[in-house]
Amino acid sequence: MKPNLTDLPSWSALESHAEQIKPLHMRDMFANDPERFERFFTEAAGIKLDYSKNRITPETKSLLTELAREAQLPEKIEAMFQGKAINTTEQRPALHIALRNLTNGPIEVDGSDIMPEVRDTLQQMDKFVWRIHSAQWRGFSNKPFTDIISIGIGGSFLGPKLVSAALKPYWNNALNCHYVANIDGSHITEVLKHVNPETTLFIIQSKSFGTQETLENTKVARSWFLRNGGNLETIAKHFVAVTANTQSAIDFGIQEDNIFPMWDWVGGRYSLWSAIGLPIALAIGMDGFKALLSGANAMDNHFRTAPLEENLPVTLGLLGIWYGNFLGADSHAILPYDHYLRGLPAHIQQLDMESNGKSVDLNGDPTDYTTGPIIWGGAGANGQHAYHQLLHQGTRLSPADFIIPLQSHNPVANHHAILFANCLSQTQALMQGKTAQEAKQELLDKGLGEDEAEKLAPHKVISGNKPSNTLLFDKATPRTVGALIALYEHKVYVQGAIWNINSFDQWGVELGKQLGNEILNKLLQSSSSAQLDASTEGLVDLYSQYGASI
Ligand SMILES: O=P(O)(O)OC[C@H]1O[C@](O)(CO)[C@@H](O)[C@@H]1O
Repeated sequence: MKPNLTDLPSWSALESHAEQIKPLHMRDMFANDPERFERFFTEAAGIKLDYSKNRITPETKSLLTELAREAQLPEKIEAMFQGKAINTTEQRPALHIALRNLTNGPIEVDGSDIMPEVRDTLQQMDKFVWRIHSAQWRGFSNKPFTDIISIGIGGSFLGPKLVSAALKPYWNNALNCHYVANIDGSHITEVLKHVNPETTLFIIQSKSFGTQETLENTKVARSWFLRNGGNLETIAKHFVAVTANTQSAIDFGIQEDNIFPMWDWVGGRYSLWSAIGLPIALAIGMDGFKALLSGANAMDNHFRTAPLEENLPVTLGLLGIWYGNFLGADSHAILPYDHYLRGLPAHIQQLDMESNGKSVDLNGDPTDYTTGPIIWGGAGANGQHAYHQLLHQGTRLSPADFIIPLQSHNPVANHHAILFANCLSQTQALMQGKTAQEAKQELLDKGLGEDEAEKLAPHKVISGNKPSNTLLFDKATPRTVGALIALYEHKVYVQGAIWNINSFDQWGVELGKQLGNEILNKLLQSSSSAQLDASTEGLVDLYSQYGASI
C-alpha cells in the first residue's frame, strides 16, 4: 500500500525545515543573496514568474521538489496526458489538454482516439462563427445579429466570461457579448432590457443540460423571444446549445443541428476550451480562439516536459503547499493588475475551490492534512484601497499572486507606469515591511515629539515577510491569456495530485441542490411533506407570509 502523504520522508523534513524558516525574514534573505531574483525566476509560454519574494531558501525548493517526486507527481502528470481515468469517482479521464492539442497526435479514451471529434467540433464552431460574422445566419426579421447572450452557470459561465472580457481589445465589435448565470430573476431581466429580440442569439451552455438555473433562465429567454416577435419556427435561428447531453437539449426544444457537443472527459471548470468557448469565438473570431488554444497548449507542453525545478505550474503548486501545509496559510489571493483580467479571481476561485475543496483522499480516507485554500482577490490597484490593509497588517497569512502585463492595450498618459509601480510597491511592502525603528524615525522626521512618535509607531509597523509571486507577460493577448489560465489549471492539478485527492469531481455541491428542490416544493406547494429543521422551517414560513405574496 502507498504510504500516506504525511508519512513521506520529505514531509517530515519539510516540517522540521519550516521551523527553521519561520524565524527568518525575507529582508535578510534578499540582503544575504544578491542572486535571489535570478535564482527564483522562471518563464514559459510567454509567462514570467518571479517567486523570489517567498519565504523559501534553495533547501525549501529542493525539499518541496522531493515531496513532489515522492508523491509521484511526474507519474500523475503523465497519467493525465495519457488519458488515464484520473477522475476516479466518475471513472473518467480529465482531458482538457486534448481540446488544445495542436499536434494532431492521437489521444485515446477507452481505446479510441478523441481528436477527430475535437477537430470536428472546432470546424463546426468555425463554420458557425463565420456564418454569424458574415451575416449568412440572421435573425427572424433578416437582420444580422448584434448581441449574443450566453446562458450558463459555474464552469459554463465563468471561463467564457473571463476570457471574453480579457480579450475585449480583440472583439470584432459587431457583436455584444452578454452573460446570464444567476437564477435571481434580476439578472436575466436586466440583460434582456438592453437587447432586441430580432438581433439576439442565445447560446445555452450546460454540460449536463440539467442545471436548474440554466434551464429556468432559458425558459424565460424563450418566452421573451416568443412574446416579442419570434415564433416556434424561428426559435432555431436564435437558440443554439452546447452540451454533452444532446437528447435533453433536443427534448427541451433545441434543434439538433444547433447543438455543439462536449464530452464527459472535460470538466465544467476546464471547459472554456471546448464549444463552451463559443461566446469567446464569436467575440474575437476563430483565429483569436485558436491563438487562445495555442497559448494553453504551449503551457501544456511545458508542464508535461519541463523539469520539476523549472516547471511553472509545479512551482506555483508547491509554493501553495508550502504555505498551506507547513506555514499555516488558509487562503490565497489572485490580484490581476489588468482591468481586462478582472474576472480572473472568480474563475480561479471556482477552478481551485471546486477542484481541491476535498477532505478525503483517493482511497476514501479522510486526509490528515489541509487541502485547497480559500481563493479570493480582485483587480489592482483598486484592492490596495480596500483589502490590502489586511495583507499588510492583519494577523492572517495570505500569499498572493500579482499578475501584470508589461504593456498596456491602452497606454493612457503615465497610467501603465503608475499601475506597474503600484503593483511592485505592494509586493515590496509585503516583503520588507517597516520596522518599529523605521516607523518611529519617520514620525520624528515629520516633527513629532519623542513621546508622540513612540506612541504612534506601533500602529505604523508593518511586519513584512508576507509572500507573493509576480506573474508577468507582454500583453493580455489570446496566447498569453490561454497560457495563464492553463498555468492555473495545472497548478490545481499539481496540488490535487500531491494531496492525493480527486480534483475533477464536485460531490459537495450536490447536497445543496437536493435540499434546494425539497425546499422549493415547500415554497411552491405548502402541502409538501419534507421534514425541515426548525431554522429552515421558520425561514420558509417567513417566505410564505411575506415573500410569496410580493
Ligand atoms: O454545465 P452544467 O452541467 O450546467 O453545470 C454547471 C456547473 O455546475 C457545477 O456542476 C456545480 O454545480 C459545476 O461543476 C458546473 O460547471
